[in-house]
Amino acid sequence: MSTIARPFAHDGQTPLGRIPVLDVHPVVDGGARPAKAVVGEEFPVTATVFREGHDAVNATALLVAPDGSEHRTALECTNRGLDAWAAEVAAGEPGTWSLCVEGWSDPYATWAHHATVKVEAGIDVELMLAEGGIVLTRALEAVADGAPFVAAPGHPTTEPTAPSAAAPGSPAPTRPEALETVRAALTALQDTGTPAGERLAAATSPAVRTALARYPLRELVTSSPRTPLWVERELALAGAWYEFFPRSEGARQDPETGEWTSGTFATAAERLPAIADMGFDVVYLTPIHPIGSTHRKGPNNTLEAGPEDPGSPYAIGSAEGGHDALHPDLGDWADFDAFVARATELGLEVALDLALQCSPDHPWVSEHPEWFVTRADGSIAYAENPPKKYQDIYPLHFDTDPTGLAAEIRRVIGVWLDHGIRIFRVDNPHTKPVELWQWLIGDVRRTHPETIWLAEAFTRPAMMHTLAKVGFQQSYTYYAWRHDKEELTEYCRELAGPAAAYMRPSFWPTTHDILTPFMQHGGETAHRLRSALAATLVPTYGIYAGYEHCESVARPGAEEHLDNEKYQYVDRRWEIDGTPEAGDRPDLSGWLRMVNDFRRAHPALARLRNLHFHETDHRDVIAYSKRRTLTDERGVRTEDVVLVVANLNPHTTVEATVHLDLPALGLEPDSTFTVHDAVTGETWEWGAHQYVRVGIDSTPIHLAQVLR
Ligand SMILES: O=P(O)(O)O[C@H]1O[C@H](CO)[C@@H](O[C@H]2O[C@H](CO)[C@@H](O)[C@H](O)[C@H]2O)[C@H](O)[C@H]1O
Repeated sequence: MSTIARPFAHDGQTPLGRIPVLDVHPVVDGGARPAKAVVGEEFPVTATVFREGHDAVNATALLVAPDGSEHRTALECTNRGLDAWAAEVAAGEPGTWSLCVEGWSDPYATWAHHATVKVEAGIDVELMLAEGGIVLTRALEAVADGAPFVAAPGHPTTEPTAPSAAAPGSPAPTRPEALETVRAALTALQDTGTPAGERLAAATSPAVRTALARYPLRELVTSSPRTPLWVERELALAGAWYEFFPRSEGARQDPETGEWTSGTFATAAERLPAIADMGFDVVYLTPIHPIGSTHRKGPNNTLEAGPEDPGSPYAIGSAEGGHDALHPDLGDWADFDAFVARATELGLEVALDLALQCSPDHPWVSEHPEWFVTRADGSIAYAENPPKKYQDIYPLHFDTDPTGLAAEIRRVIGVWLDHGIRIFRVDNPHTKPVELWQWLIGDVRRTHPETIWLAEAFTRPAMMHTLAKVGFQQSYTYYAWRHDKEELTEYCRELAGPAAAYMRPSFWPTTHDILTPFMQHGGETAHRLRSALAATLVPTYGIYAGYEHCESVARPGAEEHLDNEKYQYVDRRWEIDGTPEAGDRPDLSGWLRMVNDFRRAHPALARLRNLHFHETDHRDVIAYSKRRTLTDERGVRTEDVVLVVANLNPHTTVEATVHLDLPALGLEPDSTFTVHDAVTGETWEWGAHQYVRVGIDSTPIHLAQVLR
């Protein structure tokens, strides 16, 4: 909307305003849903901005903070022919912000351009200089009263912005300095004793342009609609996750009787130091609630459980309670709280599984039959996620009593929030109504905005994207099934492209449900490769316990682990790792520590939108980089640049030439540069067309820092 009232009728159209501002990004579903960023995350704002005639137009990104404060960043015209404008911006605190782009008429730039042309040609010289006096007098008022523009992240405050271009590299002037500069220019301009050329030069000097880039004189300001932007904590975008089944951690089998004793929160807590030591940020627990006995599953997904079989933890609910209760074998609330406290002490956050489904023994089944669909014969159909069948659980039906059920789910979430849980991994959210998630996440966000929701929605793109748009901070992805260079490149480009405005991918090489043939047959090399790729292609990745040991034997006919701990206890005997007793059992804990250390040392890896692929001449060799500019408290800027080169074939060593896009690494074309590889610990001199040898007889991947 224009700041001045326009008298024009619109015949049902939305008024355009005085200066057209179109195609603004990031805007999600026309502004109906929020774009997302984490605190300090650099993201591009782009728009098409133009005007009639030949006067100068300019554009500004406006971010409005939750407290109403306004933060403006100059957009730069990136393609004059297409009237395309862009800037990198960042928001400084968590909360709901809004975003818009302002297009405006730039009288100083208009005058400076016309005056330069005419004075040089000797046309209307005094008239042009007199008009310059009027413009600079008005500009003085703007400098005195206007809010300063902020620096775009990674750019000096005075980055050129056409047409009121500031002098490149000049320091950002304070308001008194800018006032002094413009005042002096005005005095010089009006000094009729000086040659016209000098008067003009004084009024169009780099210093004046710099001052007016920071405190611009703006007219006909026209704003695009304000659209929402959720600014969230860093972990919403970047983190390393470790999944385990608490009951397996510390589970022991009696060698005499074969009977198992369940692990507990206390024994599971004993595993936490090792997880923290490997550098993970989040420990994700599969469900910890009472498990039903009706239709309980036995080992390897069999439909008959023995009396000692613990059942799938996803078959939630028994006489001992449902989603707000703890499995008694694991301990009581004091034990759970102690587990969370220990994790916190070690710098780990606990993520809880939220699986909205019920064992036939769940209290909701008898207390709220209306929350389930009863068939003609009086039975309730079991749940499915075709082709998978979950004979031990009933799905919830959300349409008979939607508000009652939603209120109960909200109450359950409140129980976990009260016990310190701020991350939920949501099981199969795509089998529940999207509007439920939109309401639930929004409602929780009002009181606990730091809460993070990860959608386990391995489904079609429309649903995955919509879940992200309505609030899920993170989404599982198809990464586990993307192995070739082409498919990985295409998929990651898609994830790091416009969708990054609302959907944040989480990459998992395996999970308790997923063990692809690639991982079954790729051995230790595949495990090293796929964890390092996951950890560096996107900011959030995770592994499932046992990855350290390269557990990869599949149940015949299934793409998941044999003797899966979904149905039985697994004692991994962590205590023998590193001892002769472990024999030749792989131990990737050191590898994962190295990978996570590399992530922590390189903030460029904590960003998604900065992913850049480079050409290679081998079908199995992939190369990509991430680059990020960081500014410390003193305003000193540094660049973090990471380059990854990997052989995607875990069965052979290959040689290739990598054709590096040096400007994307912040380097001059054809320059040579130093890289330090975290995997080998070696340092090399590399160039634009670099020979590499990667594979099973050395390392499948180089994780390199690009040094200036
Ligand atoms: O359906 P997905 O493949 O996305 O897997 C998730 O949801 C499943 C249902 O909750 C869950 O499946 C496991 O629990 C079921 C209920 O107890 C059981 O019938 C299945 O055999 C078992 O795999 C899966 O673990 C979860 O990640």
